[in-house]
Amino acid sequence: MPDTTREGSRERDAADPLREFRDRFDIPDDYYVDGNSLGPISTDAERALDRVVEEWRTLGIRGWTDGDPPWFHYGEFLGERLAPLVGAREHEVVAANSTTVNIHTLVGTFLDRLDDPLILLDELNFPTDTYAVRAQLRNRGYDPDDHTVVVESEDGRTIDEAAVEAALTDDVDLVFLPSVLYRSGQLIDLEHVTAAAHAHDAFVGFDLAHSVGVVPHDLHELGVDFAVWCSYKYLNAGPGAIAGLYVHERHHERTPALAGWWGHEKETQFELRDTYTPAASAGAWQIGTVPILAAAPLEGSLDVVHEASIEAIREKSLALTDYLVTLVEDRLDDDFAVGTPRDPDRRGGHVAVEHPEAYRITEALSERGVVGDFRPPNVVRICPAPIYTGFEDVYDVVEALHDVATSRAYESVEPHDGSVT
Ligand SMILES: Cc1ncc(COP(=O)(O)O)c(C=O)c1O
Ligand SMILES: Nc1ccccc1C(=O)C[C@H](N)C(=O)O
Repeated sequence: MPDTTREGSRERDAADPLREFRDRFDIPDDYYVDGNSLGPISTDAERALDRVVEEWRTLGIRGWTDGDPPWFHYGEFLGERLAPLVGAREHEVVAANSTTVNIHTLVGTFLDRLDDPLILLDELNFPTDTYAVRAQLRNRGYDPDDHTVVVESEDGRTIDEAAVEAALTDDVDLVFLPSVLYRSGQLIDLEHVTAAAHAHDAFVGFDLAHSVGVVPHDLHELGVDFAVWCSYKYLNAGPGAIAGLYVHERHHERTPALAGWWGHEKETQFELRDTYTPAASAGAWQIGTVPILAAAPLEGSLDVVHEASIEAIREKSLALTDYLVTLVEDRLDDDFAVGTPRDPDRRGGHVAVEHPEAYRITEALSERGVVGDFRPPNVVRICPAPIYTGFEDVYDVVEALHDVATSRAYESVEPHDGSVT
């Protein structure tokens, strides 16, 4: 029987090798369990941002060549530092654009060489993924309804890899799925899906927004064709921070669908030729000028992640989410349910606590200094991000859930009006 006492949580905090990393963050609330939507600022991120502001002040235009590192290569520089987190070679990763734009350019790139394409998606993905894929099909004159297969969920929470495999006929050309479902927190088996897709001669890409920085990946080894992610969640790089992408090296000869001069071969980019020669690396999928101010915080926040190590982060993440699930089941009544798989191999970094009054409970928690978020129809998402969250925090969050539910404090909250949560 696991120890579910407060004393037990304190003992686990005392033994936690990552406990000191919290001091490097400014946490805006007493309990900030929303780092899977927007991670908090660290002194490291702020220092890198301050440095480029100072370079801008003192170097002006010369920052492109004389910044340290030079801004001209900043997307590639960050790509090299991101690569170990996703298990890629350095030239397979670049920091560029936003996640949605990266989906457009990468899905578009693979579509460009397909006739009568069929793309496999899932019904639980974050909507921007579906919007972008359908738009790319429309742009090529295809009716998206006829050119997508959408794998359904049996329980409304998870996607069964066997159902993905069953939907994978030889007609499917491209599989595009999330690594971790944004609502339930299910971690999809990337190895299984990649092998199944390749067995049917389909390409496979993943949206790693909810796993990068909390779950280690092995993209190159698995042979995944491409991936995208954002860096404002577990990578704590700030609101609207530059995103990341991976393209397996065997595809580096492809021409990016959304071409721009920043993806040009670097050596000749400033010759400003009329013909477009894409870089022979993932750098080719950059489009326009790297947004230095939205990129610098990632440099600092990656220092924190590398220092902590992704393996230690994953280990603590699983311990925290396991503890959270145990407490929810132990302390809360039957109106609550856990929508996240118990199997650690199928769990990302957050937990979906389901309740019919999830929205009002999330708001009432926030009034008590516990900031998670609500995802319709019935999920309170709780993300104990391992670099700055401890076991006693998790204990307190579940106590707050218990108080809000038993006191019915949530009943004084107005119903959901559809605004940002
Ligand atoms: C899986 C997933 N993809 C993409 C996004 C967002 O993409 P963007 O940063 O382009 O808004 C999110 C969250 O907003 C997400 O959870
Ligand atoms: N980018 C945002 C801007 C505003 C509010 C939320 C977001 C999110 O990232 C939501 C997140 N992707 C989610 O999994 O719900």
